[in-house]
Amino acid sequence: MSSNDVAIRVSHLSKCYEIYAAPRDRLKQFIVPRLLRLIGKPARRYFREFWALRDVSFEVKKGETVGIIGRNGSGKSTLLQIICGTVAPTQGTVSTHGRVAALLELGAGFNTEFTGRENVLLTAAILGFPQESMQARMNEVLAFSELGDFIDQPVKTYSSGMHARLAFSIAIHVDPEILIVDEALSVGDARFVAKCMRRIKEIQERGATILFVSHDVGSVRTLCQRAIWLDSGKLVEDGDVFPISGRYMEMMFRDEVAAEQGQAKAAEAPAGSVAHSGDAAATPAGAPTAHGLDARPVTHWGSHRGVILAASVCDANGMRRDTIGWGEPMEILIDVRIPPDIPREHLSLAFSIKDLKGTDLLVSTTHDAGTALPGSECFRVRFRMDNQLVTGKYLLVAAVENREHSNVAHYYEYFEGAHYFSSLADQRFFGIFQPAVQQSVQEA
Ligand SMILES: Nc1ncnc2c1ncn2[C@@H]1O[C@H](COP(=O)(O)OP(=O)(O)OP(=O)(O)O)[C@@H](O)[C@H]1O
Repeated sequence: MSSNDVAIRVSHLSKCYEIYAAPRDRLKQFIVPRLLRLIGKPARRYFREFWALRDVSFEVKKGETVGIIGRNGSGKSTLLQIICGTVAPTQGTVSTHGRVAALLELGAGFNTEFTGRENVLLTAAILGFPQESMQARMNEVLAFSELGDFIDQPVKTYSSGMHARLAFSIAIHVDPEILIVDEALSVGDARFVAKCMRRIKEIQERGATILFVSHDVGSVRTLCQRAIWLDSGKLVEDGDVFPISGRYMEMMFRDEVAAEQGQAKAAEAPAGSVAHSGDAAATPAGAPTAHGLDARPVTHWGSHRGVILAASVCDANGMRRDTIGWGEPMEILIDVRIPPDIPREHLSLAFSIKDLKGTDLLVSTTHDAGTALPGSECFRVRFRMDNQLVTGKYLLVAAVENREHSNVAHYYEYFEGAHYFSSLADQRFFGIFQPAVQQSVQEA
């Protein structure tokens, strides 16, 4: 990559925090080593080192959108803070090329005694954005932030959501060349988050470089082409967003299962209550069976891998089809074998169809539709619909879930990529999903 193409260069970055067991150790650390040095004795330490980042290196090209993923405490915020210059690295260097607007930094930089309006101008000045241009955009900033009369109140009276709305509104109105967005966005309500995501896409289309940190893998997949996965301060993987976020989800799931097993042990649950969960990582990816289960899943996990025997996209006659025409009737067939240790009460079978970026285009579950499942060990569920997918490549996700807690599913098995298939339309559609639309005209 030529250095003209690089927006962010992170080179062998490490950050060590000093952890003190008690506040007085901090004072001791300040005084005692100096005294010991004076009398020629070797210094001793009163803190423990904690490396929040270790030897992290990557480059981000101008115009690229990169998602930073990793579990809590993996070093994402520390990395962003160092890139923004609000935290100094212990080792390594960071260089950025272009005006950086960061949500985390902007929000933190507010003077809480000043009003929202004053902070808009103050922040623009800090970022080197001309005051006259900011004045000219003030109404747009105010409208986007939806703060109303609060804009003339001191920022210390704002809720965290209002704080984030103002910060975001400034960030997108200073023509950032590099936009850094972190979880601060998640404090807004769903409608505001959707509005922000739309604006981030516009900034992306204008050619800005974006670093995006989120716990929500779905939005990372929707927005980013590339993902950087951090774990315990180290860079685990850097590359194509889809497979990396898939492996990340798999790892998170394994942790969840391990935690559940730990809890189960602690509660002395009867042996076998999570019979297959230990196999989650070890079981080989699904080999082809009856009407098919692709051997190359994007992700494949769950506490009872192997309960899905087959899952595929079929035509109206139940024949597996790798290509299906737009408007044609189609069926999703899922065959399962449910072992006796899976309770039937909240059992649900589900499928989703995703595009290759991983966005769910349609999802259906037997639980949500109220479809009763049989008590037998092996059965097949058939989902029927007309194909409304525009021309393109898609993948089928099949899942067997426990929906005891109706909003959160526990997955016995989640098979993302059970069948890769194409949809073919004989006309051009401009949307990403096209139902047959009835049109009518009425003369006034
Ligand atoms: N000022 C600090 N002093 C000591 N330790 C710190 C400090 N800031 C962060 N850490 C530690 O560094 C590690 C990385 O923190 P960081 O906030 O970067 O993680 P993160 O991936 O952003 O986490 P989350 O997803 O929970 O926001 C954590 O273990 C955290 O406790």
